[in-house]
Amino acid sequence: MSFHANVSESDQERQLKDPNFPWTFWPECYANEDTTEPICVFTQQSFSHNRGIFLVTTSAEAYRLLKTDAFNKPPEHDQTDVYENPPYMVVDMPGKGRGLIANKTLNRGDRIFASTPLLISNPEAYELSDHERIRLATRGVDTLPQKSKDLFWTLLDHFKGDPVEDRIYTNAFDITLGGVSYHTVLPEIAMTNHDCRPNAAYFFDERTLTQYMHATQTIYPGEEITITYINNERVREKRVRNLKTNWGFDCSCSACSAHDALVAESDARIEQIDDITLLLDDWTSKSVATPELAELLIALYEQERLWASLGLAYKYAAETYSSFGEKWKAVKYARMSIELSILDKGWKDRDVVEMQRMADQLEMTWSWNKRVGLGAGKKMECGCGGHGHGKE
Ligand SMILES: C[S@@+](CC[C@H](N)C(=O)[O-])C[C@H]1O[C@@H](n2cnc3c(N)ncnc32)[C@H](O)[C@@H]1O
Repeated sequence: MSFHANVSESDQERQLKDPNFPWTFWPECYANEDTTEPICVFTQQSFSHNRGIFLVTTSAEAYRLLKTDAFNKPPEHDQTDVYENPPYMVVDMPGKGRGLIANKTLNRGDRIFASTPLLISNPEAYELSDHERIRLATRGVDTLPQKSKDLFWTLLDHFKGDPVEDRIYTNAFDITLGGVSYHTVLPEIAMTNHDCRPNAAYFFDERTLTQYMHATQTIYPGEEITITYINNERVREKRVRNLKTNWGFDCSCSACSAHDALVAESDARIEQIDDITLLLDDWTSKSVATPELAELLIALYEQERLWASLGLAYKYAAETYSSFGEKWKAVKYARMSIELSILDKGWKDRDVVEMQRMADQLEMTWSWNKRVGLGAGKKMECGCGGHGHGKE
C-alpha cells in the first residue's frame, strides 16, 4: 500500500521549499499489515559535502539519525570520502572480479578508507512486498547526486535479480545504529575482496556515519588489500559454506586452499581458541585460568594470522595477568589490545574503553588481584567477568 502521510501536495511543496526541511525530496512511503510503521525513503543530497545519502527506514528512525553529528556538523566529514591519491589501485583479480592492490607500503594502523554510505536500509523493509521494497531502493538510487548514482551502478551484481537490490545484496555491510541493525552500501570499500586471513579491518563510527578501514599488518606495494566478510574463528568447512551461501563464491584464500593436513592443524587451533576462551572466561572458584593459558591463546591467534582478533587475545591476557596481580604484564597487554582492537571495533568500543582503563588505572578495574593468594581450585567468585567475543 503506497503511503504519502496526511499532507496535501501544496503542503509538500511548501515544506520542500522550507530551508529547514531536511530532505531533498518528499519521502515516498509504503505500509502494510506486517509493518509496524510506514517505511519510507529519505534522501539528503547535501550529506557529506554533496556525496548524498538515502535512508530506507521509518520516519522515527530517520529523524533519530538526523540528530547525529553526521547530519549536523559538516566539518566532521572534511576528511571522509577523499579519494584523490588513494593508497591502492582497483585492478581485475583472476577469479575474484575487481580488487584492491596496495600502491605503497601500509603499516599497521594506516588508514585506507574513511567513507560514508550511499544508503542505509532498515531490515524492516523486508516486511514490505518485493515490489514496494525494490521501488523504495530504486527511488533512493535515482535521487542520489549523479556522481554517487554512477558509483552505485559500477558495483558488482552477483545474484542476477533486480539490478538495484542485487547490487545492494552483493555489496552490503551490516552495521548497528542505536542497537538497530541496518544494511549499508559503501561503494569504494565494497571493492575489497575477502580473505580468511585478511590484512585490513573496518568498523563503523555511529556518530559520524563513517566506515573506517585500516591496515592491521604491514602491506607491501603489489599485495592485495583484503578484509573478512565473515567470522574467521570457524573451521574451514563452516567458513567455506558461509561464503558460498551468503556471498556466492568458492573461497580460495590460502587458509581455505591449503593441503588437508595443514587445514586439519588450523581447524584444531581454531577449536582450541574456543576452548581456552571458555576457560579464561570462567571467573568462578573452579576456574583453571592461568597466564600460561592466556599466552597460549595469543600464540594460537598468531599462528592463525588472525591479526585483528589478536586484540581479543591480548585483552584476555591483560585480564588474566591483572587477576594474578602482575601489573606491568597486564598493562603491556592492555596497550597491545587497544592498538589492534581500535582498528577492528572502533574508538569507542566497550573492549577498547575497558583496556584504556586497565592501561591507566589497573588497580581500579574489576579483574585486579581477583585470583591472587588463592590456591588452585579456591579462587574467588566474581560475577563481573564473562565478556565474550566482541564481533560475531
Ligand atoms: C563486495 S564485492 C567485492 C568486489 C568485487 N570483486 C567486484 O569486482 O566488485 C563481493 C564479491 O566479490 C567476489 N569476491 C570477493 N572476495 C572473493 C574471493 N576471496 N574469492 C572469489 N571471489 C571473491 C565475489 O563475487 C563476491 O560476491
